Amino acid sequence: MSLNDPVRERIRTACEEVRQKTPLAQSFTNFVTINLVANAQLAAGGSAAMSFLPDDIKDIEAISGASYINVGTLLPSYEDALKDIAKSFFERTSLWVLDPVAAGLGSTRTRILKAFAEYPPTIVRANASEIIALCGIWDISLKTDSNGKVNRPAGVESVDDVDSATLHAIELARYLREHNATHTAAVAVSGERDLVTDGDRVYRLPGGNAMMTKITGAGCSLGGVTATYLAVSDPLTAALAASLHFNCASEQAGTVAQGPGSFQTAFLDALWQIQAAEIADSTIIDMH
Ligand SMILES: Nc1ncnc2c1ncn2[C@@H]1O[C@H](COP(=O)(O)OP(=O)(O)O)[C@@H](O)[C@H]1O
Ligand SMILES: Cc1ncsc1CCOP(=O)(O)O
Ligand SMILES: [Mg+2]
Repeated sequence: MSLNDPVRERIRTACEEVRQKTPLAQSFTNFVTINLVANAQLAAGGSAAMSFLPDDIKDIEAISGASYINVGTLLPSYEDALKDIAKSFFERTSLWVLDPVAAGLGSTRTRILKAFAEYPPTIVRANASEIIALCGIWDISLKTDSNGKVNRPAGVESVDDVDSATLHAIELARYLREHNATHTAAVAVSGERDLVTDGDRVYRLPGGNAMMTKITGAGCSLGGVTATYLAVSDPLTAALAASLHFNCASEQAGTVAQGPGSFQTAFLDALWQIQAAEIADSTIIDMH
């Protein structure tokens, strides 16, 4: 893709605006990685607020540019709370990002994710296995079978590669924009070569560092930072900008880290240091 492409210009503007405006993106997220989510949002230039109470979340929504829901760890009260929150986001035409962590695992998580089909998010950000599982839970059928493989539930790590979730991601993005409150959507599939689609265009982002799989919360924090970007830009730009910001920062972190511990620290530093131009100019493959 040429350096003057308008997509790159929108990514660059989004990166600059996040740093200028420090947008708040609130999170209802898992308690394994909640701290990394907040720190990554701050390091990317945004601001963070975490809550689990529907009333609280509805109040914070009024001052948030976007919201983030992550179903990694569940408590009994979450089933009612999350349905109530998603419904209120729908009624208020709020922008929000879903990370369906471990989709397909456990009946409570499946019921929670199923309920979101009626009030879908603006963006789904997940690894390939979770994207494939969410399509199954929402009964989203593919026009063509991607590879004939039968999908099985994974844990929080992907057991499928990004390529095998391409058709699922496209159909999921179309479902989101048809059924969500704003009728605009994107899907981001993370892995070795991330994929971002709005249901029409498909982009592949080959950068990053495999050490990201050795820190817990790389995907969760990407979801949080995607919400940060969604507060200042359209869903496709937000998904691209957040994924590219992570790829650039993880590449930089990889040059100094000694292992997972120092990698996480270096990654947060790099999220903070990386320039908007570098993020916008990194490799994007336009698959059409
Ligand atoms: N093999 C890899 N090489 C480079 N980057 C990767 C690799 N695997 C994951 N990433 C990056 O790690 C981040 C989290 O992705 P992923 O590990 O797929 O999410 P999750 O933790 O939800 O499974 C993304 O920025 C993604 O690009
Ligand atoms: C380990 C774990 N268990 C429940 S949620 C969670 C964190 C998953 O984080 P990520 O998907 O970002 O690796
Ligand atoms: Mg994850």
